[in-house]
Amino acid sequence: MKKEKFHGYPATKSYLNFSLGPNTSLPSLRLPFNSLISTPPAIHKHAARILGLDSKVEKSLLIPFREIKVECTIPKDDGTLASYIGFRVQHDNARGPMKGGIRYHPEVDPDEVNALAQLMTWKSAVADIPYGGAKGGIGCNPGDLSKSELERLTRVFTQKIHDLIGVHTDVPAPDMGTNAQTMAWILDEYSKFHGHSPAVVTGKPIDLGGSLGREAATGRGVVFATEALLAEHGKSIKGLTFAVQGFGNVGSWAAKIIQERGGKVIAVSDISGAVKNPNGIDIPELIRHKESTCSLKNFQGGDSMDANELLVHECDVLIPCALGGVLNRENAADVKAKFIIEAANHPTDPEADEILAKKGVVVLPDIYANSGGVTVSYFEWVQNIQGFMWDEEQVNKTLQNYMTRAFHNIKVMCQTHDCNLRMGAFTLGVNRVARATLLRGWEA
Ligand SMILES: NC(=O)C1=CN([C@@H]2O[C@H](COP(=O)(O)OP(=O)(O)OC[C@H]3O[C@@H](n4cnc5c(N)ncnc54)[C@H](OP(=O)(O)O)[C@@H]3O)[C@@H](O)[C@H]2O)C=CC1
Ligand SMILES: O=C(O)CCC(=O)C(=O)O
Repeated sequence: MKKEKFHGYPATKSYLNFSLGPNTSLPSLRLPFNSLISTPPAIHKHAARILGLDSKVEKSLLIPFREIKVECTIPKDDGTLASYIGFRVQHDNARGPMKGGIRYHPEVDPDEVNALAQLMTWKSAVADIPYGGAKGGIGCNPGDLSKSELERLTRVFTQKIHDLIGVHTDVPAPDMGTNAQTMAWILDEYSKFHGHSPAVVTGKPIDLGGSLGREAATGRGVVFATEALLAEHGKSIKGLTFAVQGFGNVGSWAAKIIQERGGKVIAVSDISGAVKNPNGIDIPELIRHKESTCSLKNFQGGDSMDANELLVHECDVLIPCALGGVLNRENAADVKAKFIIEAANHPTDPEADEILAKKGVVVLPDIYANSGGVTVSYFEWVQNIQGFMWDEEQVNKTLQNYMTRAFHNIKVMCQTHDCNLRMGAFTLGVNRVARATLLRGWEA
């Protein structure tokens, strides 16, 4: 039984029909905290306990609004058929339309998409943008598909989900293995059914209504977040050493901007391997090399290194910008960095989190550190709806304001609840979503 509220998108979890108990008043905010649980559901639960949420509200926040699984069969270039499974999990819409990327990767599975969708809910709330959370993906290796095969796959996926996404319902964006071109195909296919709708996806090409600054936004936001954290510790990017795992959209932009601000990027990796240079890698040169060879291999401006070794390389700041779970009990004890900036989603598993905390390593959590992407996606959506384009300076300046404000709000939660940055960010996000949920209420 659904109800329509707030500009036409359906109310969250209206199928859960329970009465509110005595603890379901707006959450109180003063309870001690010391634990380090960090898988998304577990940490969400812990944040809910800290906030004193009623267990039924907590349960409601955990259950996804809708899980979509579709079969996508396409003809390959050689005429044979290939079938893939596409997912879209819409986690929560209490604060606004659901928002999140679409990932093309062989390891995409329903559990992962589910966890990532939930992270998007808290991330949008931490950034204080009027969105809920969603995530999608197709289990495929985009590197094995031609451009026309990728286009067919994206169009078939869009045909299967077009009725369930929309400007005020669920707005996809790029993630690992997808980019502005992928969004252009989704926009085109969606528009065949619903008329021209640029705001149905973000991270689009500029020519189709994309925002200036969106391509760099996640990496730029990572740098703003890093600056905010380092300032707390009396440090700045200038003169510090950085190791960056992943050299795609997020990693390459983060590395480039760090270097522009005087940081020394001494190690970078991708799937093909890693490169190191204790004097600092020339990042624009490495970007040119990667663009021309699609790999970091044979780069002349440094020595090659085992990709796994990058995570335990001597450096001040480690920035994982690739897959989830890369920091785990196998390698956490060997990490040398003093700061970890989670540019990737969920790069640190719970055991690693605990080991790193014992070592005194400061971890800046994903739901804040990489929120620059979804924040500028929001600016793109606003520009599309307004029909008015911002200049890049306005985008970057407004992003910096959002990142600085969010860091301050996380610190307030850390002080209020005597907790680390991850739990500070989760209590901030969960609290905002809980407030919106409770204010909207449940109808019988
Ligand atoms: N794009 C965005 O706006 C946002 C992305 N994120 C997160 O950031 C992370 C990166 O996303 P994005 O940059 O968009 O993705 P891309 O697909 O653009 O880049 C991913 C990079 O990771 C590398 N990589 C993959 N596996 C490994 C590995 N085992 N070791 C080292 N490098 C590896 C890839 O190597 P290769 O180049 O060789 O393929 C590639 O360089 C993801 O976790 C994503 O969810 C979070 C917020 C927003
Ligand atoms: O830009 C967006 O809407 C979402 C980006 C994303 O998927 C993420 O932040 O993990």
